[in-house]
Amino acid sequence: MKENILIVEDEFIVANDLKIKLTKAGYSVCGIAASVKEAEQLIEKHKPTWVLLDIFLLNDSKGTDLAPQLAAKNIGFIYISANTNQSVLETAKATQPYGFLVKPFREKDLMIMLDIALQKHQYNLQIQQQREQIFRMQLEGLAHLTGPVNQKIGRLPSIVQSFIPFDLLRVVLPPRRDDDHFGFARTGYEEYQTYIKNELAAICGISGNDWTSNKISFLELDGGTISNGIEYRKCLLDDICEKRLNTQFRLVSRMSLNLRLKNGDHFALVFYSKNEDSYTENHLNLLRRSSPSLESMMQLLTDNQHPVIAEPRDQSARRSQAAKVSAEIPKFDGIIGKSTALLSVLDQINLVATSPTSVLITGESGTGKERVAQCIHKMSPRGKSPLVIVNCAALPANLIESELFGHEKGAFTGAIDRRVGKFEQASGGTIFLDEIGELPLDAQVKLLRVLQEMEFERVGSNKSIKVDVRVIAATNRNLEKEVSEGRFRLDLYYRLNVFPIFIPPLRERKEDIGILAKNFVEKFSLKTGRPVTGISAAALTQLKNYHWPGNIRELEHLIERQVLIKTEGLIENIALPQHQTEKNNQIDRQEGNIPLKTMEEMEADYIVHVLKNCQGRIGGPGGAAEILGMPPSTLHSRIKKLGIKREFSAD
Ligand SMILES: Nc1ncnc2c1ncn2[C@@H]1O[C@H](COP(=O)(O)OP(=O)(O)OP(=O)(O)O)[C@@H](O)[C@H]1O
Repeated sequence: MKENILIVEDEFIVANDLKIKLTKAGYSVCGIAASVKEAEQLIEKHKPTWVLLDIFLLNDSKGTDLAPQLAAKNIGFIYISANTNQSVLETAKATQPYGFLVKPFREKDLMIMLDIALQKHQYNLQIQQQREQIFRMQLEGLAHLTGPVNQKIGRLPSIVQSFIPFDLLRVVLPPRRDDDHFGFARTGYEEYQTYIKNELAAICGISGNDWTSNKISFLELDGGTISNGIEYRKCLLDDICEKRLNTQFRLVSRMSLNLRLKNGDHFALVFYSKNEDSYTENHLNLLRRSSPSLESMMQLLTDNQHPVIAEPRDQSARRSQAAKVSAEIPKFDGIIGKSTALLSVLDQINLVATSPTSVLITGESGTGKERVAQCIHKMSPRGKSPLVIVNCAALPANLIESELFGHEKGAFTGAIDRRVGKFEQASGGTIFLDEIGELPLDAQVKLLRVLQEMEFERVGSNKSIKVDVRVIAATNRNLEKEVSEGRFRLDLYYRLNVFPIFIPPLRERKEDIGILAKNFVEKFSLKTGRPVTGISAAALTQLKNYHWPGNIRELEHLIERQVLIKTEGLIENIALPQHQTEKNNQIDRQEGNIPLKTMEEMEADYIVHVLKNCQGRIGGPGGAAEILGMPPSTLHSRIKKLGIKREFSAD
């Protein structure tokens, strides 16, 4: 007998029909619930392994509200709903389902989706178990390391970070100990500022009594708590320590767990994050399941005769250590930055790289999607096999199939030779489908089939070719919106969106601008042989005040130009692109100030002008490519290279 499924659906006829189909296919259906409340009771009673979940249910309850409970219990679920408007899809997506079927659907589609979902769930559970085992082994290994205790405890944050993300971690030990508190604040990738004893209280200006009562509140806590969003803000109202920590570190969510040493004394782990809704029951459950390892690690560390960090430390040395943040993180080949937003992208890369899971990278043009894809590939076990990059926007409509899957000699006019397609070229490695949102609907159908079966035929052949390819896709479009407006297939979206990574625009991570700019100065002064030494503080402020529509690509090009103009010394004044606002240009024109533009800026302006006149159409008769006298694929790559925003082009 296959999985035990619960159907949560308020239309009885639909639910019953589903039950008949599932039973016929060999599944066991343990019940039908019409509301979230009924579902909760049936879950308690029958312990289903899977749930088919409608979104709008009886008594105004919603399937999306049941989803977090299912995730916490490791019960896989697929949505079945007739509603695909954007906000419903976004809420559904946030709950990380295994699939979404739009009613009415064919029996065959349901069975295929269930089959894929079951495989994926099984795989995820295995990975989760392996990861938990690694977590426990690393914790236990920590206590048994040789060397001073402060060195061992200093490795704790790096171990924990890959399993439970945090920006500040507090370890609260029984108050009578000399070393009754550690804090670790994240300052970079695998870089932490360590606080011992009451240092954290001191930098936040918290008095001794308030600090002690805050620590005791965690030690007396029963079990674990998660405080995201409003819950976290409520904690700030009646606890001055929490408020000060929040101000100092700009935190927005918290999770804590109380654990016990052998002698009955309690200790607590308190995690804080700068990201909203960072913590889930899954995190807390992982900690609970790992509590024997956490307790024995803490036991061995606290059994030590010496206070944990005994020697008075040189504050200035410690400060300079924290300030020394290398620009490039060797593990993430060429990715630069240390903003919280970028660090959480790096954590996700680290998490997904070693598995064969499909990844969907989203973000504005120039934010580094391709860079991230390359990094995932290099860090994966396929790193030495090929990474084949396909720019879906530049594929000529009539040749998409042959580009992706290849063709036989004579398959169509012009097919003078056999051609190996991109999927075959990527065999054993990774295929990066860039600009996936630009793929026409009929090509999406074919791609979906290949992604499901990893099997295809070359155009003009009926012999199936099987490949083993990892898929990474990227887009700067809002795919949920594309789905709701019928331009992107929902089933393909779910197939690709197994592990989503969003890269925030540069204007939302201004902390990275300085470090990136300095790095680009170094790179281009080396490349051109011009001894440009850096950027002045005033110029840096200029950069930080600009809104970077072309993101990192725009910053890189801008610095390259500055190095060419400046030729040596410090860049003190930066000529920022004039197309920042139409208003600026109008004023300039009125006042007779003709802004000095580079050739590239003028080219970009001209392409935008032509695109506007063609309503953004690139290909076809009267399209921008024809007017500019270049093939559409060349125009697409010029648009990309010059950082022209997508909104100017429609195809
Ligand atoms: N974190 C980073 N550190 C250093 N360089 C970066 C970083 N992110 C991006 N870059 C550089 O910025 C440029 C643009 O990056 P990339 O091509 O990966 O962006 P993209 O999001 O794929 O753009 P598009 O959507 O237009 O395809 C590249 O030269 C890349 O090397």
